[in-house]
Amino acid sequence: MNALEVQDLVREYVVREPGASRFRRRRKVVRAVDGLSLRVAPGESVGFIGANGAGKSTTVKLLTGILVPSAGTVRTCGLDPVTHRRELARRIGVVFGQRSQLWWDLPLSESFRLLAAIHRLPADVWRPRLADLDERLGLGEFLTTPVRQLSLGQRMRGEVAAALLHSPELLLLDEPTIGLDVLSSERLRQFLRAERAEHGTTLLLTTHDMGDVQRLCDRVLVVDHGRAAYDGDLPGLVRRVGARRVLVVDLRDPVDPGPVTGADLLAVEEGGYRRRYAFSAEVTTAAEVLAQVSRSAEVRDLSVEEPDIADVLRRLYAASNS
Ligand SMILES: Nc1ncnc2c1ncn2[C@@H]1O[C@H](COP(=O)(O)OP(=O)(O)OP(=O)(O)O)[C@@H](O)[C@H]1O
Repeated sequence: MNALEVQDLVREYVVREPGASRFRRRRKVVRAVDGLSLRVAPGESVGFIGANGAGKSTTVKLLTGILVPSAGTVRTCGLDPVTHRRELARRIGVVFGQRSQLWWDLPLSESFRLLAAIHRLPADVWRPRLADLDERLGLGEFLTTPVRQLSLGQRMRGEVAAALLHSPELLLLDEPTIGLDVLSSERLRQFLRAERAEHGTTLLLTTHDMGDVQRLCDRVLVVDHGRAAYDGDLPGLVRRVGARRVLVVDLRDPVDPGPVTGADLLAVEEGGYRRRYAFSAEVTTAAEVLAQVSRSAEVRDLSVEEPDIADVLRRLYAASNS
């Protein structure tokens, strides 16, 4: 049985046209999801990406039964999420980066107690589970703090723990790292990777952050106007759109190593000590660019920057519209 099975899914919203008169309201139908089909096997980790308004959040809401499809079928953990919403709630966890499932005025620990009661988890199941989540997510320092007083990073750790308290087989995350600083995002990703490795949890996450996809996902699904535009791995997507990676080198001295075959010098920064070279995986490798630079300059430090999601999407959409 697939963790997710979606066939020819359609979801329309009826919206009022702006400026229409109060008496003769004109209505417009927006097709947020337009014939989407996808399958996700148990244990997979899928990055669900697309531009603003592409239909990601609507799809996640359809997968959880919050929204009813206009047409097509959805099976989440083998269940129809609309007719089996309660049963499904015991088998999936959901994190919406911008919406909370915690009780705002209560200490965080009380939310876990309430969730344990909702899921009917015996104390000898949820207490050790919470202790484990606490240890790995570092909740201890703010367990007694009312949720409304938590920082965004603390709250997100709380949200993720809440979504996983009942050890769901599938975790759906909508923008889990939105607004988090680099360290908090990295910590959350590390935790999710460990959770998946230990429990075989299936992950589906929507994100605008390439770091989430790189660190967490072995598959990428791109949605464009509610339709699948790409399904495969990240290197394949980057190759397909011809997006370029960037090798950043910090030099011992601000010298010009001269032209580098297969790469373009994008910028010289930090008074000549830092140089940025863009290259395409089709043409050369980071190691080859580095070797060429090293021939005439001493490299002190280096990093490779992946293309960002916005750039990849722009290229993919441009290619499919041409
Ligand atoms: N409740 C709603 N009523 C009317 N239209 C909606 C509603 N929710 C979403 N839409 C429209 O449906 C389309 C898809 O929106 P959705 O929020 O699913 O996209 P998204 O890919 O999640 O975007 P984002 O990255 O901005 O969160 C958009 O055109 C949006 O304006």
